[in-house]
Amino acid sequence: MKPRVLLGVNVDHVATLRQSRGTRYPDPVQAALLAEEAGADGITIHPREDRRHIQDRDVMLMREMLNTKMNLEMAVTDAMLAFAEQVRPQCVCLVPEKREELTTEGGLDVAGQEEKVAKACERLAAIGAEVSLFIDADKDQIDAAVRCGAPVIEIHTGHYAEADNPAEVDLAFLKVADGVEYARKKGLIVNAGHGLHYHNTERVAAIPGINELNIGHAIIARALFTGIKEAVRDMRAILDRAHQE
Ligand SMILES: CC(=O)[C@@H](O)[C@H](O)COP(=O)(O)O
Ligand SMILES: NCC(=O)COP(=O)(O)O
Repeated sequence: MKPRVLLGVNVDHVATLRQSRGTRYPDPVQAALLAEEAGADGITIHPREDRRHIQDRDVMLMREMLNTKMNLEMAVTDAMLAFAEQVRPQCVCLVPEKREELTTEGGLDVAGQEEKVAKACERLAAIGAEVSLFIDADKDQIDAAVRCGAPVIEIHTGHYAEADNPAEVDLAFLKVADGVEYARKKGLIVNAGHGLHYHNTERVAAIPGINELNIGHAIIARALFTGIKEAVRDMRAILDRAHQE
């Protein structure tokens, strides 16, 4: 029996709407709790260095209030590592960040900065956090993640999500699927995320060996029209349907 694929709901873009006017609403903390009620297995938040959406206050409150688990996404910097040591989340996902980017554009270059990433993994493991590395489905990046001591990787599905035509989509999908298989053989727990929505997720969720999908923007967008609980339930149903395949 294939294990159930976990759903991590990223609530960053509830905070994007709040920050657009500097109001107290909508509150990503409220969204996170409702998402958990609707079946989210965890909540992902990404306090970027420029704090364009998630604020430290959101992180601290969620750390106290979440009933599932917090997956704290962060850049590999001393400041963010110190913040993680203060927050002590269950999970930390190390991601690349460029101030000028609209959203995450690619995977973390672990192979190009192994010593720095390995030290970060060590620091985070010391506070009991499960560390994942957000990487492209490249074998050299997967090998570097193993050498850095990360128990988990999250494969960047942005290239698959943004592919323009069916041939490109298939190529990008096969790269993700091959990456999952390769990483599993290396003993890694394999998650995936970025750009997944209601029409491209089932195929990824059906990849043998996928542990968890982290999905945010599409769920929050749908929630504008259906409410967040229904939006989460709809995505949960897609993962469950893939699980039965
Ligand atoms: C790493 C990733 O793909 C997302 O989890 C990340 O949070 C995207 O950044 P924004 O949420 O700022 O779009
Ligand atoms: N790590 C991916 C994530 O948390 C959500 O990405 P997206 O669904 O907002 O693109």
